[in-house]
Amino acid sequence: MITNLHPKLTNGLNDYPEVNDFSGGTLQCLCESNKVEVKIDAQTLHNHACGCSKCWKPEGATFSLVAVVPSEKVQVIHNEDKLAIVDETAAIQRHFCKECNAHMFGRIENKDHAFYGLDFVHTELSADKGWSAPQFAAFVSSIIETGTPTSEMGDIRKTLNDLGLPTYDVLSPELMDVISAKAAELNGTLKK
Ligand SMILES: N[C@@H](CCC(=O)N[C@@H](CSCO)C(=O)NCC(=O)O)C(=O)O
Repeated sequence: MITNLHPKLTNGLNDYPEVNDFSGGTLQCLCESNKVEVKIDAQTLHNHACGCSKCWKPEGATFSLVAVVPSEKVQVIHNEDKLAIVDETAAIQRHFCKECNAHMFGRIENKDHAFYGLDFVHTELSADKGWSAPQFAAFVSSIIETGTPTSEMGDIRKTLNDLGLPTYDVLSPELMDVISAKAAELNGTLKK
């Protein structure tokens, strides 16, 4: 297996010493100076490896590591003027640093979206230890869209499974249920 899944997955999940009462920390962009800083006043949820083409990945990585946190707990505290939105038409408005390209947070502005109220963040941009560990791998088949040969997919899924990350080609069943429940709520068919 030569594929670089993600530098933070090289040592298994040892780079994610999740701490039970962890209450947040600060993300910093990759600039040498005048870093964009984002303060998060909560533990993250649903941390996962994401193979989609839109989520930010460090140089050379096949997967992104991305988690969610309530938007109200996310605050830009330094150099906000360096941020811009990758794609204003996307469901997730990814705010990235115009100098180093790191995505600092992704916000959902559509109130009818199942994940409205949550921001997507990459806790590898934080020096603080205790963030939630990745729990699954999502959008795995999507890595083919960014150049992974189909012949490598079996090995990649096995490596992720061996790390303890179940693999899905969309999001986890739990999150897909949330998406479908929102759709049912909007069309009036939701039963609890
Ligand atoms: N095959 C596509 C999938 C893109 C996609 O749907 N990405 C998800 C990932 S979010 C984090 O797991 C998504 O919800 N995107 C919404 C958005 O980007 O606004 C591809 O690879 O591009």
